[in-house]
Amino acid sequence: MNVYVSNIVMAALSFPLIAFVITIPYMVYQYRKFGSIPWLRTLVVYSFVFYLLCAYFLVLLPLPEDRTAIVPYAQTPQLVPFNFVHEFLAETSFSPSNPSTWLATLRDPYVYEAFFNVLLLVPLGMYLRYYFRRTWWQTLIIGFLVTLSFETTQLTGLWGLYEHPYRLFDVDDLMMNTLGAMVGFWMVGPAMRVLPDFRLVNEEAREAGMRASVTKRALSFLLDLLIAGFLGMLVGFGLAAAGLSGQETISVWTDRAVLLLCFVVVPVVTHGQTLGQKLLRLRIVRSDASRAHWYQFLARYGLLYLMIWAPFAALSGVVGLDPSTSGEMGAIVNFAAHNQTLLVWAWVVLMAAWGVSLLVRAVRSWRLKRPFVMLNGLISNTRIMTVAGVERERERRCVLDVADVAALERLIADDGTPLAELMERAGTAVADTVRLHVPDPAPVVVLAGAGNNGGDGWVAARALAEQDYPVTLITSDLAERIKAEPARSTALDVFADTAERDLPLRVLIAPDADVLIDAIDGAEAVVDAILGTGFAGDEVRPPYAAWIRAANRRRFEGSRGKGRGRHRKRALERGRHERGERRSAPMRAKDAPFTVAVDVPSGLSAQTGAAARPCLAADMTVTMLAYKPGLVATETNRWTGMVTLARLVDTKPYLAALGDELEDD
Ligand SMILES: NC(=O)C1=CN([C@@H]2O[C@H](COP(=O)(O)OP(=O)(O)OC[C@H]3O[C@@H](n4cnc5c(N)ncnc54)[C@H](O)[C@@H]3O)[C@@H](O)[C@H]2O)[C@@H](O)CC1
Ligand SMILES: [K+]
Repeated sequence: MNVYVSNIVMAALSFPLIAFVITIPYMVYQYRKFGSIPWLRTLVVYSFVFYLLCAYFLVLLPLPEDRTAIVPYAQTPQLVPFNFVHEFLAETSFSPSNPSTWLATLRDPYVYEAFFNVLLLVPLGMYLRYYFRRTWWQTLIIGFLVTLSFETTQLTGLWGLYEHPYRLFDVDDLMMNTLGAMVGFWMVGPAMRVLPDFRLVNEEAREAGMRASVTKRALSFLLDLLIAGFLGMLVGFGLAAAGLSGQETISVWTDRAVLLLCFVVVPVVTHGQTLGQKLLRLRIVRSDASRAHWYQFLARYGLLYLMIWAPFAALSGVVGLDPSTSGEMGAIVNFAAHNQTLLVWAWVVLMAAWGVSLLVRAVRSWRLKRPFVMLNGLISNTRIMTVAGVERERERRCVLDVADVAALERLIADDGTPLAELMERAGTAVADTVRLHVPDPAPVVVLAGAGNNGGDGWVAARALAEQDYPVTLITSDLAERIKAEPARSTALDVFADTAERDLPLRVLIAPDADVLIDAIDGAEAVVDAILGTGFAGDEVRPPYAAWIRAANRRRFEGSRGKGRGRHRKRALERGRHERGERRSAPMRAKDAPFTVAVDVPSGLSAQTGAAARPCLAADMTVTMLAYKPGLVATETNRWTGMVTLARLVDTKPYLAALGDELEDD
């Protein structure tokens, strides 16, 4: 037992070293993949590394004293399965009918070693299922391979480091370890219902990763400095080889040339990325997300260099002053030389104030979730954004009026991508968004209006049903009575498909309030495909108003559970559930379903951003083809939630054609 404990202590002692070595690669990997690093993942990953360390130490330590040591019991591999059972039965006085032998059994090495062998890989099975999302047979294979790696390391005396095996290769260990991985796999199953789902954690990390956080920028800067330092070293060797190493001025200027290369030349070549930024998917752009010029990179990093270098140069100037060599500047030099302590203190205070102001701005930007802009960024009019953030910012700045979106659709259709195909892609994009946020099949309600926005909803409903999500589609009328095209033909198509392929999609036509509320109460996701760009007015007409209220009530008040339908219905009729319409934004209920608006939240004018009564509040809006003015207007994000763009096609050529067309007008 003591050996076990001392091995774990060893692991705990060596863990900080390993953590130190893996931290920067880990951060780079996470930033590249997800854009931000949730603490939960860090906890899981580092605990996993610690666990592996413990497991390997337990298997491999203690090491024999010298390389040639022969540990007698380890020389012949034990290849008889279940040998430990035979040995145990042969050597013990265990009797099932005699309870007094039970305790002794537990203390028997054969028993507790078997038990520890199972226990050893229980965590592995847990991690494999919970974090790595492996299936049972993958866990079985990985568990077996890990234990095989333990046993072969033992058999080969740490891969030849020792001349003879110093631990026993035992088939029973293989079996018990693998069993342990499977036990862990099964054990973690029930816990996964309460543990956070990492697919959602990843999704949130991706959303948060749109921001160029201070840590991410600091890390990229650190990487750049490391790269520049490395290059500087190479240049230093070069200079030494050329016999120029002693020359102070040359090395100062070569250092500056290296910095110029890393922070100005490289960004010019890569259109705004230093190597560190390239690694972390960051980019230097102008404050409006457009491409920055070479002189802006020079200004940005030149200023930073001055801000860092100048104070130190000034300090060393003051400290190095010699009053006897004072020439023309005599008086000043004399003053500085005689008040050195005072000047150095003034310098310290100034630098401390600068440091504090940096800190205050960093904390402020973190609290307010605003980007942290440094002084050199302000002066050079440059910002560091994530590559994804630049993309989004550019999309947001390319706003099309609703009429232009219609014209764009026509252009695309004329070019051979019919509207029905666009609708298919739009609905699929919405279904994909739902699947990202509700990864396992769960009830979904699709609220579909009678226009083409509703058509997108029908497509999304089918796409989700195809992935085994039980979908309830709520529509105001029979599919054949829909007037808009291609919504009508699409809805008929989906309807026929559902019956033919027996998809889990039920269609409710103009359901009464109770049925509607029950459906929404039981949903994990709600798709709002009621009204899109075709909506106009200050009031949403029935029945859609009631649908929007029901969705908002569920969002802000949570579920009331089953069996209280009449109460809910009355409350709904009295219109008490219009909190979403008030000025102050109410809190989203904890258990509210994920609500995604198709193109624009129903009730919100895509053109003006004005919210009608009522207006649906969404967690996310997937807008089609281009941003509309209403989506980027201030104060509308309480209705839209996060807005993402589904391009549907490569719109660039069409946008250019549209621009020409508009200019001709
Ligand atoms: N046109 C196309 O080819 C495509 C359209 N798409 C979708 O189609 C949408 C635009 O479709 P539509 O032009 O058919 O319009 P919408 O579906 O947005 O809205 C039209 C419907 O809203 C109703 N409506 C209007 N004002 C109302 C009010 N005050 N109260 C209650 N109901 C009201 C109308 O009676 C009509 O049934 C877009 O938002 C987008 O989601 C996408 O599928 C991409 C392709
Ligand atoms: K909508």
